[in-house]
Amino acid sequence: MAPAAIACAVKCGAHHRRITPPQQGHAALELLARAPAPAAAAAGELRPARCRSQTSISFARAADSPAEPRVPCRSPPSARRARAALAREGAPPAGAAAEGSVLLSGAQSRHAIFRDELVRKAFYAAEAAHRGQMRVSGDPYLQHCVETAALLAELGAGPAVVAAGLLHDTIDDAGLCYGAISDQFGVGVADLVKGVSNLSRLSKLARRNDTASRVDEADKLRTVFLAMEDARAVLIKLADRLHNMRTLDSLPKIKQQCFANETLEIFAPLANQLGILNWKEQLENLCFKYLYPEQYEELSSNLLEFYNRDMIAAAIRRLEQALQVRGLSYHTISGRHKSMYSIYSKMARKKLAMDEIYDIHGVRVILENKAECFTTLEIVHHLWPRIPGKFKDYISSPKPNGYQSLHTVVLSEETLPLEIQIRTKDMHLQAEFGIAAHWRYKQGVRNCSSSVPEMVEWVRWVVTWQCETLHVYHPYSLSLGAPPRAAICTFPSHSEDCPFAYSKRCYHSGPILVILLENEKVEHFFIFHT
Ligand SMILES: Nc1nc2c(ncn2[C@@H]2O[C@H](COP(=O)(O)OP(=O)(O)OP(=O)(O)O)[C@@H](O)[C@H]2O)c(=O)[nH]1
Ligand SMILES: Nc1ncnc2c1ncn2[C@@H]1O[C@H](COP(=O)(O)OP(=O)(O)OP(=O)(O)O)[C@@H](O)[C@H]1O
Repeated sequence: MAPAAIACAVKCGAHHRRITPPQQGHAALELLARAPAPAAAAAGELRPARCRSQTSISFARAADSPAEPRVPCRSPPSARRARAALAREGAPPAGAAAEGSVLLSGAQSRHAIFRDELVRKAFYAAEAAHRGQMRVSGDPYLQHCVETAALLAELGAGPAVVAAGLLHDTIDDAGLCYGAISDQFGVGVADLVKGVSNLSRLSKLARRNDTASRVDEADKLRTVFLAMEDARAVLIKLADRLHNMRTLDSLPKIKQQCFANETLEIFAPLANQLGILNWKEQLENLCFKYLYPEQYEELSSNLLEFYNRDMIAAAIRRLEQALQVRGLSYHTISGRHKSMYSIYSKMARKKLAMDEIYDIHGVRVILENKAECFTTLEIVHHLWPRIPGKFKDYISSPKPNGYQSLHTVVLSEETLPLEIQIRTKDMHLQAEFGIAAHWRYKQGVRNCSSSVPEMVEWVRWVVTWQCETLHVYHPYSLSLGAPPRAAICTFPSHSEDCPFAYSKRCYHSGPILVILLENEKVEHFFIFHT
């Protein structure tokens, strides 16, 4: 049965509002909390233990005393400092540690958003709140907050999300309360910080119950994650986890493996579902390194010879020229190297040796119509010798899930196999967002409510919007300007009477961008075309 938190299915953009009433998140937490917590299986949480002397802070075990309420054993001066910092307006406080300034200027040199007033103010609040706290590695705790925020900035998130990334641990670990954050940063940022805190609690409870090791439970947990909070809180939690995974070396082996297991089962698939493939691959590769160190070493040394960094770029150039000569215009040509973990999983799944994996180097061409796909296939086979038995025509014979594309494997100039996928734009949308969506293909959809894929699709759109659109059109304020060329068109699964329902009449000529008001969460959608 689907957990309570997903009963409130997302039906359509216009009706999204908050997908779950606030109490649903708590219901989900309670559901998990009720299950017994085997102390032996309990793992450490990547949080600083606040009850130690300032110089010897280390990670506390989240489940050391499962029956006890969380003791807010923060030092009163630190909480006061944090509140005082909140009251200031983005200027460095007199006592700001010198290393804090170094961290801020380092972040500013990497991402301009760290110069934003809200973000600087959040930085000083986080600095005051975490002052004196260290990670097991010996690094200042603040560094983790900055790196989490930097990951979000890299993704293109706006000031509110980056600020919330900086503050993401201040409720749990520095004694700031929701009200104080909301007074100084607004309800939007406070909700995000609280949301991350809720997700961390849920993750901790799940770890106590060893949820990640049970496939069905892990599926449900991911669903609850997506249902209970604003998608941006999930995004911040993922950034937090990615940085924690990157800095796992200082933890004992048992904890490394516990975190890697959980990340592989819960967080990497979440990143996949949200369409943040780069983070998904980084998370998986790090898990691979900690869970299967020997296989990781062996594969990485084999790949040193096999991965060819320039080959894909060269193949794309060659194909572009050939298409140009034939007067064929295309939407995009992209390429990718298959990630280490994806290669390892495919080898394990299909019981193959590395040299039997033909898609380590891949190129994808997206065109307008079927005829152009077949012409492109001819061009490809003219450019490179094909590898026999590797051509698949999923256009004439689509896969049962509707997936359509032409696949061929050719031998590149470097005498390495190169997989080329050729499809139309509509086929590509189906392969990315529809029933044949890549995340479903990779994960399979097991036992989950039919509303889940719909919800995931929605969340992906929201994340796309958050990272790409709002920041562009509303760099600092979230006031609603007149969107360029408003039109109505959205998810294929909308109910018929929904005014924002997708309609075949709506021929969009470019990416559809989804706009929603930040402070009101998912109150309104404005869909327009570029
Ligand atoms: N989004 C999506 N992509 C798919 C689907 N099926 C296949 N693909 C893509 O197509 C690639 C190759 O699929 P196939 O040609 O069927 O090959 P295979 O039999 O799985 O294995 P190899 O030929 O060894 O790669 C995969 O690596 C995916 O990138 C699908 O249902 N959805
Ligand atoms: N030939 C290709 N060209 C460009 N992108 C590709 C190609 N093949 C897959 N991709 C994309 O690369 C990303 C990573 O896919 P990954 O290599 O993990 O799996 P896959 O190749 O799609 O599936 P499988 O491992 O089952 O073969 C996905 O976004 C996928 O759509």
